[in-house]
Amino acid sequence: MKREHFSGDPIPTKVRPYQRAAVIGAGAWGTALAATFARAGVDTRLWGRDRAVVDAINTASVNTHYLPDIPLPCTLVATDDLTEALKGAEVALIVVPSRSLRGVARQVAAQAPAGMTVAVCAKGIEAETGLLMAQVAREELGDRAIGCVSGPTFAAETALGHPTAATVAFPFDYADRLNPQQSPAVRLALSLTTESFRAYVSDDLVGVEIGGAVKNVIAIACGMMTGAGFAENTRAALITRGLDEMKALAETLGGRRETVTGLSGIGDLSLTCSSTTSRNMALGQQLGQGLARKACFEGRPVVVEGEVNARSVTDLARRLGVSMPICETVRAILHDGADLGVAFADLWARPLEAEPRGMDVAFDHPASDQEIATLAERIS
Ligand SMILES: NC(=O)C1=CN([C@@H]2O[C@H](COP(=O)(O)OP(=O)(O)OC[C@H]3O[C@@H](n4cnc5c(N)ncnc54)[C@H](OP(=O)(O)O)[C@@H]3O)[C@@H](O)[C@H]2O)C=CC1
Ligand SMILES: O=C(CO)COP(=O)(O)O
Repeated sequence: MKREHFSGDPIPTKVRPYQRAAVIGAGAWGTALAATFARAGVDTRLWGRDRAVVDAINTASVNTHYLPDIPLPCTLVATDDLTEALKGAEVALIVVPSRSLRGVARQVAAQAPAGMTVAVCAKGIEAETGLLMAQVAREELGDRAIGCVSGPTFAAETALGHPTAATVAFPFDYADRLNPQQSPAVRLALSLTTESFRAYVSDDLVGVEIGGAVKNVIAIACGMMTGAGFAENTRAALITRGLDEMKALAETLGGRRETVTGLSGIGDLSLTCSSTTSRNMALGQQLGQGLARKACFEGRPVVVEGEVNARSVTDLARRLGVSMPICETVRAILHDGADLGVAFADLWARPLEAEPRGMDVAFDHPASDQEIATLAERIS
């Protein structure tokens, strides 16, 4: 398929896009990314373990389970054979939930062509190790270019061709700095570029990945307070203070502050905290309305990354001495049996602090226990 060029794109024309890609994971986001590659003219194999999904993509160009009614490019080929998916691939995107990433990366490692670039697209932190997704992939896939794709991207909208932007992040080594046109980040960004999908390049892999992991936890908090009947003031406060938590964790791990203000940080945080299209926001909202966890999503199994990651994010933050009170509140409610109303009332009644962090002031909140209990009642 002919590759089109897009005016105004500052990526130098000398860049050689990838010719052959594998997308590992045929859920909503894997399918949307595979469709994006295919639309950009990249020869793409989408691997899924569910034979019915694979057959539907190959025969009817639709992922009946994860993106029903959204037409996919007819050039997109799906397979349930991992060897076939990876054969000749210059780049692979791994797009499975964070808790499955290590196992899938291990399977990929056994068959990956030498020199194949890998980008992880799961958003989270591994529970057992506290590692970011690209760090997990590195442990399994060894010495090759490993990065991520992240940003404010609801899969269905991307698959429908709505204008979407995301960040492609890889660490830039010496060779990449000398010749950025040949860097994996730039090549992958160009390979994903279509008239509606716009990719930005970053060398701050840690900063980008922390954004994706933390925003899901904050979205659960926003959903909880929305479900409990509160509105825009509360949501804006949670988004803004959530961004502060994201920034503190990213900077402590060596990420950059500016990255947090980009697509993978505030971009994804604001998207996910604004709509119940987000599974994280939707879970929070149902819990805030008083539903039991097992009744949420009408009992269907749904990937809600912020749920497991409330624990892994706060475990990591505690280890590093980073204060993340909103994430701690979500963790307490989801994992430690805290009452939702009491936990949020306690969050609001913490000692007052300075903004931004760093000024050495903290002073007691003047509310009485009775006043805090009254707020807790209102939230519940
Ligand atoms: N959906 C979105 O809008 C976006 C999602 N993401 C991130 O992408 C990741 C995946 O999410 P998403 O695609 O939405 O999830 P979905 O629930 O839509 O799909 C998950 C996919 O992963 C597969 N899978 C799960 N575990 C394994 C395993 N052990 N081995 C092989 N395949 C497995 C599932 O297969 P099966 O169907 O057989 O269970 C399914 O195809 C998450 O980290 C999410 O945060 C990022 C940006 C946007
Ligand atoms: O990461 C996403 C959008 O960028 C998808 O969000 P949810 O997982 O909450 O649906």
